[in-house]
Amino acid sequence: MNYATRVVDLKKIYHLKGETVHALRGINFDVPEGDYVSIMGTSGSGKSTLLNMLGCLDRPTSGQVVLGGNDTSKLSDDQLSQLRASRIGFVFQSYNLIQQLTVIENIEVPLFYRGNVTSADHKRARELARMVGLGDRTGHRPTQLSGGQQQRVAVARSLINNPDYILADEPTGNLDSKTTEEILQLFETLNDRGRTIILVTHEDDVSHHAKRSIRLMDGRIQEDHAIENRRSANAHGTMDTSALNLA
Ligand SMILES: Nc1ncnc2c1ncn2[C@@H]1O[C@H](COP(=O)(O)OP(=O)(O)OP(=O)(O)O)[C@@H](O)[C@H]1O
Repeated sequence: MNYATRVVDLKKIYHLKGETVHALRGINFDVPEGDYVSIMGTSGSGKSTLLNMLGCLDRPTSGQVVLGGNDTSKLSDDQLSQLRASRIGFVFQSYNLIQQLTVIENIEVPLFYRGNVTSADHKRARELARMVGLGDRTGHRPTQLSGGQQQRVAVARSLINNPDYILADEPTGNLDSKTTEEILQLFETLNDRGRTIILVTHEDDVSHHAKRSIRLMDGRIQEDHAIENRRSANAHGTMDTSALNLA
C-alpha cells in the first residue's frame, strides 16, 4: 500500500515560562493514499500542534512524519520549505488569499516557491479555476468574491502542485451551511478522484463527510475509526466538477 503520510511516535513538548506542556504524547497513524481523514478533539487536545507537524510547519520534539518516503525530521529548514511547497496543499479557515492578486494569480502562488511558471502551469491554473466553478471570475480579486468563492480559490491553489495531500484547517469555519456543503462536495469529489485529504474540524457534521475520524484527547489518539453512514454533500451541491479529471 502507498501512504500519503505516516506518523510515528510523534511527541511535542513546549516549554513556556518554566512550564512544560506535553502537547503530543506519542501519536501513531498512517494515511494511505486516497484516504479522507478528519481530525477532531476538544480545545487544547493537540490538533493544531499535529497539523503543524503534518504540514511541516514545525518540528516535533521526537518521532517522525514520513512524507512520500522522506523522514521529514532529517531535512534542513530549506528542504522542509521545498517539500511543504511542492507536496502539501493547504486550505485555511481564513482562505489566506493575497488581496492584490487575481483569482488566477492566487492559484499560481505556490508555483513561485518552486521557481519558474510555464505556460503549461498557466493552463493548469485556468483549468483548476474552471474546476472549482470560477472559470468566469479568473480576473476578479478576493474582495470581489463571496466567502465560498474565496475558499474555492484556496482549494484550487492547494491543488496546483499536485500535492500528496490536502491539509485543511477548519476549512468551513467561516462559511454558512449552504456554502459549507458546496466546499464539502468539492472535497468529496476530489477524494473520489483519488486525492488524499486531512481535515481538522470541531464540527461533527463536517467530520461525517470524511471516511475516517481520528479523535485526540490530551495529546493522544483517543479514537481512530472508519466513519459509518458517511454523509454525502452531493445532494446540495451546485458546483461544476466536470473538469476534475483534468486536475
Ligand atoms: N507555542 C506554544 N507554546 C506553549 N504551549 C503551547 C504552544 N502551542 C500550543 N501549546 C499548548 O499545547 C497544547 C495543545 O495545543 P493545540 O493548540 O495543539 O490544541 P488544539 O487542539 O489545536 O486546540 P484549539 O482547538 O483550541 O485550537 C495546549 O495545552 C496548548 O496550550
